[in-house]
Amino acid sequence: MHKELVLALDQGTTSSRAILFDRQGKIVSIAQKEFRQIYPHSGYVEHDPEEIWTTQIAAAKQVLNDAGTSPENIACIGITNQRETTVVWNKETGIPLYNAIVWQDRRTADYCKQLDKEGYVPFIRKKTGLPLDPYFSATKIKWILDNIPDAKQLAAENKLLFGTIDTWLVWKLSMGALHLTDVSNASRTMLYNIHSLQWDEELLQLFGIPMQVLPQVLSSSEIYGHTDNRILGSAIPIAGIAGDQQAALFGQLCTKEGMIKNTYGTGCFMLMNTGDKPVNADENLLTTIAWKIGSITTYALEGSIFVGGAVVQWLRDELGIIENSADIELLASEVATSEGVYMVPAFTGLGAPYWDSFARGIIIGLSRGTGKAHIARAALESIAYQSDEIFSLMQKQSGIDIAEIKVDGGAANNDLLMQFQAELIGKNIIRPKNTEITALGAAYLAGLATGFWKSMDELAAIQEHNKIFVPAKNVQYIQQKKNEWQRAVQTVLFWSSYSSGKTQ
Ligand SMILES: Nc1ncnc2c1ncn2[C@@H]1O[C@H](COP(=O)(O)OP(=O)(O)O)[C@@H](O)[C@H]1O
Ligand SMILES: O=P(O)(O)OC[C@H](O)CO
Repeated sequence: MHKELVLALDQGTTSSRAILFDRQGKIVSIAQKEFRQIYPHSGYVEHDPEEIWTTQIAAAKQVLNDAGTSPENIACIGITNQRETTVVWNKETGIPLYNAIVWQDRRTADYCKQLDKEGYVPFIRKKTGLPLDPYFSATKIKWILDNIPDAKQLAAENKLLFGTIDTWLVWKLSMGALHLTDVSNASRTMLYNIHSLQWDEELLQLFGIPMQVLPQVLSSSEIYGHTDNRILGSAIPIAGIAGDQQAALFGQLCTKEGMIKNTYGTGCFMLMNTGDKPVNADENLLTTIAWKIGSITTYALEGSIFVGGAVVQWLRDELGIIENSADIELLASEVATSEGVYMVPAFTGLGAPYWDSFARGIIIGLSRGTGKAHIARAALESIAYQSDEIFSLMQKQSGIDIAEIKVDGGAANNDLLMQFQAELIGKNIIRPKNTEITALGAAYLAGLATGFWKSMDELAAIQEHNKIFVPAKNVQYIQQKKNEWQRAVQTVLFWSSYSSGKTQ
């Protein structure tokens, strides 16, 4: 039988999505299930791994059902996932020892600070391309080993497994037969040497993590194995895996050196393809693996912003000034500017280019006339300012004059935000017709591995864009806004220097 569809599983920070794509890369059916965000203490963010699984598989079953198709019609599955989030489980029972510790979680900030004082930052960066930060999986695994009863004992008995979310999903889909990940996810653990393409023994020793808990690392596009036929009713090849930001870079077809994309999801992640050699990022950005296809490893420069669309959720859920995320556009449009109001949404610290785990957010520049609309506008603009800072660094560090930026993710649907982004960066912003680019990237990786799609040219021929945002505003005015934003950021850093003990 001719298999007509590819199933992408997109396991994000706030929801699990499943999407069926046809040969034209068009969405045939889509399902999304939200799950609980668990905040046990300030700075802690957890997910229930079982809920991640049940929402993900429910979404997969729903898309098959909604499309009225049988699992036999699915050529392959591509998986893409929130990265760094750490699950540790018992190999024999399959039961997690603890909740998943989410990438946003800051519980290991003090430990990172201690390693920093001991001079480990350059050592870690040289091997992994990463700054030393609680964001990455290594210190989260260590926290579980140190704090959860039996974890160390089980590890010593070779009964403990670690995985990022891709690994956890593949384990569940194969009913415990497969324990693996791809290079892009491995490169986010702070345990993987991005030059030798191996788990790094010295890093494992530093963090006290035994090699046997780690998954096998494979490429991003190959047949890893099949789903157990009890899961979806048929054994379907699992053939593509990439961390969500790398999948988006691929989905945007940023497959040549110098091509760049920004994804506006919960956080914002700007990635630039740097070809088959890692570009050494300075302390502000990070070097990561984009994907490996066949024997070729492609690298990227990345700027990770922790709070992007999440600031919109905050206005919705915590302040209640909008009902739905999309309502922010209308509210913010009620005023022509933020009238001197700036918001730095450092709710979980600041990521690139500041890497300050102790930073917390502010709204500054309030006057008696400040209203909801100004705050909404300042919140939206904060997403664009943060992205602009990353863009400038990328341009500088790569030495490439970047022509344009491709955008995707939930908040990229916001025209006001995209236009403001074009003004700040001074380049065209290109939004594709299909904003489910992350899932499409995972589908492409799987479809190329199984011959569903034959070549990159075939993929380029089916890609369509929806809108181009062109910068038009006065450069001087924009520069003034950027300077004011910088002052707001410096205020946040000053405040945090007291919390981190840098200032007494
Ligand atoms: N029209 C919009 N304007 C601004 N923000 C939006 C809009 N639509 C969605 N968002 C924000 O985008 C985020 C969801 O994007 P998505 O790509 O689904 O994120 P993730 O994959 O991180 O869960 C949420 O934080 C939401 O508040
Ligand atoms: O779930 P998203 O789309 O916000 O992505 C999370 C990132 O992968 C974290 O590094």
